[in-house]
Amino acid sequence: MSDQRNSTIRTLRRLWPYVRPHRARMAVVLSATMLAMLCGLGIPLLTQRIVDGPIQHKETAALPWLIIGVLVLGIGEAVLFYIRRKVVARPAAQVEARMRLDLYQRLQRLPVAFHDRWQSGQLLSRGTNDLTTVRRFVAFGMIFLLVNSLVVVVGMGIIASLSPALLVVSLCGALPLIVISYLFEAKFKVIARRAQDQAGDLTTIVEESVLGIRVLKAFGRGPELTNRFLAQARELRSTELNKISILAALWSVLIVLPELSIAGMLGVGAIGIVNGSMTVGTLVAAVAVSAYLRWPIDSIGWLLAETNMSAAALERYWEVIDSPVTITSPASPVPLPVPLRGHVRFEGVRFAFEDGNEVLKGVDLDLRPGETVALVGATGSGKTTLTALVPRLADVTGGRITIDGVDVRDLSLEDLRTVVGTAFEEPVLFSASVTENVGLGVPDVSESAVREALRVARAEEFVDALPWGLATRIGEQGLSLSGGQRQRLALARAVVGRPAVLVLDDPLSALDVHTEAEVEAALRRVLRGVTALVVAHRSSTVQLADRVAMLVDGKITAIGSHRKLLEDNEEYRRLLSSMDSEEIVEEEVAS
Ligand SMILES: Nc1ncnc2c1ncn2[C@@H]1O[C@H](COP(=O)(O)OP(=O)(O)OP(=O)(O)O)[C@@H](O)[C@H]1O
Repeated sequence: MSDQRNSTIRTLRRLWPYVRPHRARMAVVLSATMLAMLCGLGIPLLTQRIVDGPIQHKETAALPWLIIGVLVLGIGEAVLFYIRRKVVARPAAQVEARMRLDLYQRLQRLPVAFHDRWQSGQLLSRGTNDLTTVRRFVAFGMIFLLVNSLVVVVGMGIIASLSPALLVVSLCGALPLIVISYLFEAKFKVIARRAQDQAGDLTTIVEESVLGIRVLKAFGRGPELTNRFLAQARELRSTELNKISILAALWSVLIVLPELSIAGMLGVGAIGIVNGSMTVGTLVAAVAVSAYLRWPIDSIGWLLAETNMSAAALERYWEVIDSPVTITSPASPVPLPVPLRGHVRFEGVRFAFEDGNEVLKGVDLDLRPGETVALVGATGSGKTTLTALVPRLADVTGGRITIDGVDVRDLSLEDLRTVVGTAFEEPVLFSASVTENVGLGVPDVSESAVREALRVARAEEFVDALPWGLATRIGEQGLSLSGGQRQRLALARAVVGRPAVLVLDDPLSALDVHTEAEVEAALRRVLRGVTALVVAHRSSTVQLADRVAMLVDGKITAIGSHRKLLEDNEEYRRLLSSMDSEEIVEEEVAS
């Protein structure tokens, strides 16, 4: 359990660099809160003076000053709490915003392998729920845990100065409370973490069902997903209820113990007054201090719960922040060769996923400058994986890929991604204008460059016909475009920086005959003059290539022109026939 507590403290301590820039404000917050609580604690002492002075001696001369004193302390407490609230808002919001920015930036830098492994809902819930929990802790939990603990100590000190006997009674209530809180903390942390993870899973289900709404509707799978959602929500609910029942048990102890100690104080105090060892004012003051300490004491359990929830939230946050960014620029990158020819070589390239699944087992392939090579292979043979290695979306686990003789890992990532343009099978558009979508990889891209890329990708005409032309907002929150239009924009995005090398994951697959023809024409122009590796899922893509390379069992087993391979290679013919209908292949062989 002490290990767990140490880990909580370690996790919370890592928050300091975020809080540090706001330390002056946080010091003001802490002092204002402490002073406010001390004002509150001062009032029972003045009450004692009033009871033992003016009331006991029926002498009212000092009464107005004492009343003014109570008023000043009361108003002081209110003003200081107001200051606390006002001052704390900004640093807490800034800590949250800074942490969210760091998380976002980390997510951008983390390799694709990380994103393959993590559910996006888990990442979303870290950036939302968890950081809100942390903000609450910075603004409230952290301050009050410190201040309330101090106030309890000061309050106990006051009771001790009033009457040591009453302190003993008070401590009889407080000590079991500390033990119970200690035991509670460990148990609560585990359950708080479980609740946060389950909330992440629930977010994933919601996100997936929103993104896949068309598929779900088309296949009538809505009810099934609703059931999955319900099951996950039930799990979360039962964890939350469990959390509440632990808290409820703690609270009942927290409420009962101070009541018992006040009852004890009244008993001991009454005996003291009767035998003359205590004044009425002392008892009134001690009971008033005890009553004042009710909230600080009651809140400690709840604040510990908040602290544990924040520690669990932070742990989840650090899990992402601490994930290693494996794909980075080298310390001293090799400058790009000038002039760049775009000669790409795969030399004994191997690639294994983290689970040990080796997909590429020594790929040798030479792409001469300016030529287009189509990559074919059975589904799941590793074509997409191979193309992802060129712009370093993942790194080879053996061998190397060179561009004009330079290992891609020796180039800076910026240079590499300027040299290599990419387009994926699924053209992802962002909720932004056409210009922003096309110019994604080129900072401060000019309108003429975007237009040129659109022209090459044969997209200019339909973009001009959009309601606001280049400024039209497309993507999820904008105008929907057809599959062919999206693909052409993705091609324009790939060529806008005039890359010397293109890697394309079949832009023709998943298109209907009409749109395929449009994109094929676009592709023909895009491929002109660049070195390109194009994954081909159908023979129409293959026919755009100068040569075709066949990937079988993690190696290139044949390379040559489409026609030659069709004539000579039985396996190639079989592969193509599985891509398209057999007649087309037979027709081609016959012609
Ligand atoms: N993150 C991963 N971890 C482990 N194996 C993976 C991972 N991603 C993909 N694979 C496996 O690697 C193999 C190659 O996948 P890849 O997508 O490169 O094939 P492909 O040839 O492009 O397939 P397709 O033609 O269907 O698009 C597949 O068997 C796939 O199941």
